[in-house]
Amino acid sequence: MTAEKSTNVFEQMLLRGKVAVVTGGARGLGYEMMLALAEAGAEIACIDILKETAIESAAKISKECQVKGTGWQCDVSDEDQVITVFQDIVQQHAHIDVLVTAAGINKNGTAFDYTGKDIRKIFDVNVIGTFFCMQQAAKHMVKAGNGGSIISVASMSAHIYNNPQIHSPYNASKAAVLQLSRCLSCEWGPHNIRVTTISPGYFATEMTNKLINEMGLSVEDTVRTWKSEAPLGRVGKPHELKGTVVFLASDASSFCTGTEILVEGGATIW
Ligand SMILES: NC(=O)c1ccc[n+]([C@@H]2O[C@H](COP(=O)([O-])OP(=O)(O)OC[C@H]3O[C@@H](n4cnc5c(N)ncnc54)[C@H](O)[C@@H]3O)[C@@H](O)[C@H]2O)c1
Ligand SMILES: OC[C@@H](O)C(O)[C@H](O)CO
Repeated sequence: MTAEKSTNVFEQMLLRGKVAVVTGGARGLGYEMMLALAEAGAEIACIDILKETAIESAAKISKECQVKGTGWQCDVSDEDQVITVFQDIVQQHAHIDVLVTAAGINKNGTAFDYTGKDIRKIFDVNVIGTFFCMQQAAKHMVKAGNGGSIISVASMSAHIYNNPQIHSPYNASKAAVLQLSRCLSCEWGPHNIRVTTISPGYFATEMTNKLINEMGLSVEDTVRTWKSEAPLGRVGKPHELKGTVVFLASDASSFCTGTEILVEGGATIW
């Protein structure tokens, strides 16, 4: 996973011969990023708590892109399940070269509404679940001795206070994901494992739809607010993450580590 000599840039972005694991790949942003990695030639392994959807999504992409694809049920916040699923993936695919940690949850609510159970669940999945997956992927990468690329999915919420929705614990969890990734880039740099972060802005997915419903707001009003806050004047389409994830997964970014790329239409600029 190091560009030893200068090659054609499109060659650098090819992932043929690589195996990419995507958590939360069953749907939403994780699905689109997994599709991009497969389009670039990688075998894919989809980890998700939704068993049937994980298997179906991996099978669909596998067929579409003519690459090996497998789907695995796993709750990323359960350490034993994570250890087992990474062992099973290595057994099926032989090695792991790329990990994208898109599994995440959110819950709308003011600080007075949030219970201990709510905040623990957010941190269990978003922070500790991300850590368990990074830890297992890195262990397998070190064992194989070929380096690798680990890409966490944080959020622009790691940097801002959202409007109109309120979910401070989620924002704190995403700031933790970002800092965790920066720290692990230092710890694992000597193994040639690069750790980077994609921080999306607003994208229409199940997660954002659920939040809008929880708030009792109309989709139109919420989206109007979001659009007005981004210089590009719109929300993102999930496929707009494809180029970024392939760049970070591939040799095209071989000198990037600890890097965060915001894909948010400029919404954090003000
Ligand atoms: N949609 C956005 O606007 C947006 C913006 C910034 C960041 N993000 C982040 O991007 C990631 C994907 O979000 P999305 O919008 O596609 O949401 P989504 O709810 O559509 O997808 C999340 C996926 O994670 C899976 N998942 C949830 N808990 C899990 C667990 N414990 N173990 C394994 N899998 C689990 C879900 O089943 C689902 O497939 C999340 O980390 C989210 O925080 C989303
Ligand atoms: O900041 C964007 C996202 O992290 C999140 O999905 C959004 O805040 C939804 O409320």
